[in-house]
Amino acid sequence: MEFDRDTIVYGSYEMVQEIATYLLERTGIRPRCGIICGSGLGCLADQLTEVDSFDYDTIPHFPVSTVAGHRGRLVFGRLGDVPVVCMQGRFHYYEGYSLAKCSMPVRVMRLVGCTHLIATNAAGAINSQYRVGDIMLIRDHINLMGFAGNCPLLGPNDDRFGPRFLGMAKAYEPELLSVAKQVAHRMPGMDEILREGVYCCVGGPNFETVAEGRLLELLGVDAIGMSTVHEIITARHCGMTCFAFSLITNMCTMSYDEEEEHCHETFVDVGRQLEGRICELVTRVVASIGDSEST
Ligand SMILES: O=P(O)(O)O[C@H]1O[C@H](CO)[C@@H](O)[C@H]1O
Ligand code: HPA
Repeated sequence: MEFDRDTIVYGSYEMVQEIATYLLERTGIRPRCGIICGSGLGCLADQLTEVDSFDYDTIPHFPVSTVAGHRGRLVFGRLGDVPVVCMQGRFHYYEGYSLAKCSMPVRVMRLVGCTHLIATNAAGAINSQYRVGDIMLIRDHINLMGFAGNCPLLGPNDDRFGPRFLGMAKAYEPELLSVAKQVAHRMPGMDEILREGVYCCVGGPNFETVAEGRLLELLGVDAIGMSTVHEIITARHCGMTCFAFSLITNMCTMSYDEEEEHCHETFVDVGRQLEGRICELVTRVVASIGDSEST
């Protein structure tokens, strides 16, 4: 099979290394954990101290963010005591980037020293028990785009990143999931909004039809979005430990009698309303990563 290297495969090891070197020469922070801020969740990066930030359009070979609620910069700093790097804005397939290009920054995170990835996103609930404003810890995902032959790891494999074939049975580290549940349990009001479920990524940018929503429910999907899965695959490929959660910003339209109320700007507002709790949850999970690495 012929691959168009420009559009399907993106980010040779040398290119990613060049980006990592560019960044490390301009910041003294040596991050242990990479954080990807989802739609409306850029507040996470605003919690950092000792910040060095880089607009995406100033970083060599970096794509640019084109979606509202994704500011478009990479922020190095400390979250509590732990050195981290945040993507304040991610890349989506529907913006016209290949999945490899969307998740190339995860490899940059790895080469600047991150051992862990925390991915966050805004998602629609398929599970009818969920409510807008819930936080769903991702236990597992369904790589629907992968079923159709699209994957960030398409093309020749570079063993310096990771193996040709990789297991995904524990893509979301059970230990971190359990830490997140424990820390959330100690936060006031979190028990009522905390869920644990299966995320599925679609290509977008259109939202789902009623028939598609019902199909995804049958498949065991709890929440749906247009990101995260390819980032987690890329992170696992290069040996990173992963944790992710979705902020439920809307209920998916599951019946023809319902009015569809999907509006990206409203989703971003849901993120703003929950930002205090989300920042606290991430800060506490990152602190536990810092503790586990120092012991
Ligand atoms: O996954 P994040 O980046 O949070 O964004 C979510 O919000 C957008 C739809 O409103 C889509 O891009 C979807 O994936
Ligand atoms: N569907 C797909 N992606 C989304 C949704 C949704 O309902 N909400 C936020 N991102």
